[in-house]
Amino acid sequence: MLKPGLKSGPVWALGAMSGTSLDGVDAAMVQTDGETIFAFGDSAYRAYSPTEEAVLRDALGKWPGEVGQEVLPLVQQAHVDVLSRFEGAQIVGFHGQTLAHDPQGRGTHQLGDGEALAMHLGLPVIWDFRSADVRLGGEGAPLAPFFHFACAKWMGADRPLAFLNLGGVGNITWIDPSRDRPDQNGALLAFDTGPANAPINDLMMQRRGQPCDRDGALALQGTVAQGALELFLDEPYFRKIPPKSLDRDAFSDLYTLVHELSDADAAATLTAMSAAAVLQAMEHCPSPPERLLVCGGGRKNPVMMAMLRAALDAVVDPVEAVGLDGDMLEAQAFGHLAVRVLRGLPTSCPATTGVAAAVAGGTVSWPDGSSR
Ligand SMILES: Nc1ncnc2c1ncn2[C@@H]1O[C@H](COP(=O)(O)OP(=O)(O)OP(=O)(O)O)[C@@H](O)[C@H]1O
Ligand SMILES: CC(=O)N[C@H]1[C@@H]2OC[C@@H](O2)[C@@H](O)[C@@H]1O[C@H](C)C(=O)O
Repeated sequence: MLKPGLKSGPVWALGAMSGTSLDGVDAAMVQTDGETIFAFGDSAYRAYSPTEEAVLRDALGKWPGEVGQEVLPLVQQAHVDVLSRFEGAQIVGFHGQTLAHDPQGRGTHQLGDGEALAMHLGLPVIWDFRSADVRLGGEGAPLAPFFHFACAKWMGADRPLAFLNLGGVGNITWIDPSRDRPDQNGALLAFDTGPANAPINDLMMQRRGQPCDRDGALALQGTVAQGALELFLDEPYFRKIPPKSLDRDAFSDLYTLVHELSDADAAATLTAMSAAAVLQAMEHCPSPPERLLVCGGGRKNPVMMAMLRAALDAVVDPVEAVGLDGDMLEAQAFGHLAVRVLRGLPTSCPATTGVAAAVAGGTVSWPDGSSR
């Protein structure tokens, strides 16, 4: 039985997301009934230390049973550190750390123990958001689109628009805000665009021992290798009809294309590849979005943003232009989705993950140790 406050009406949900770029855990409060956003609240960030990041990097591609014993406690502690800073949360949406994603094969793996977290925090924790979708034939990603739909309503959008998340991987959500519900036919189309920051981060780590190309400073000094860019765009993924999703390192073979290049030219070329992948994505949208609202760390890379603006026939703005927080959108998304799971509302549908029918994924764990 749900407590009366959780059954209906707005709930303060605390969402936590640790993304594929392995930089740390974002956490943010959102007041929502799972459909309408009522308010946004506090947020916090807990960076992974270089040592922690190296441990996670080493665990990438691993499935349950293959992961070293030190990895789960690391992920749990990072979440406890950041989630303990909040007051007033009624439920928690806990994404976990994606280590591997192979929806047509072994499934999808988000490391994290929601049961332990619920007992520790004394709050209901909703987690394992992606598995049910994958079991039912979906991609299990992206899942933020149902939240993007709520954001479009929150900002009063009346024309088709798109949210673009530039994290480790990029994903886009095309939205027709005239529809009433996100799972209604024609309301959404969503899919992963291609690599975004992950290859740039990997390059920076290998060549410079730095976590990212801050402000695109290195890419700015380089020249894009057109030949490498064209070979990259030959990748069949770009012509595949969505929904479709990617593992963090799905295209890692293609980065041999930049091996011979100078550091600056390689950074410029990888940045251009991420932007070009977004241009390819436009072909799949039901109608060209007039406006692209960009969230995720890539929006802070001026070279990436300039390349997008040059390539796209759309207004390209960071989500801050409409009053949203581009660093916290995904954390807020998993707070919002947590309320949907709790209330049995769908979190994905054929147009967002390719799942056969709308599905409410996620496990609910209670502070007494029980789960459903
Ligand atoms: N000032 C900046 N200049 C260039 N790149 C930046 C800057 N700030 C952040 N980034 C990039 O953004 C990344 C973090 O993005 P974000 O937090 O959106 O990723 P994520 O949530 O881990 O990924 P995903 O959405 O794929 O799960 C950093 O690793 C870095 O590559
Ligand atoms: C399997 C997985 O964790 N996928 C992430 C990743 O990071 C970006 C992109 O690839 C997206 O598909 C997804 O995250 C966002 C939050 C989503 O599910 O909407």
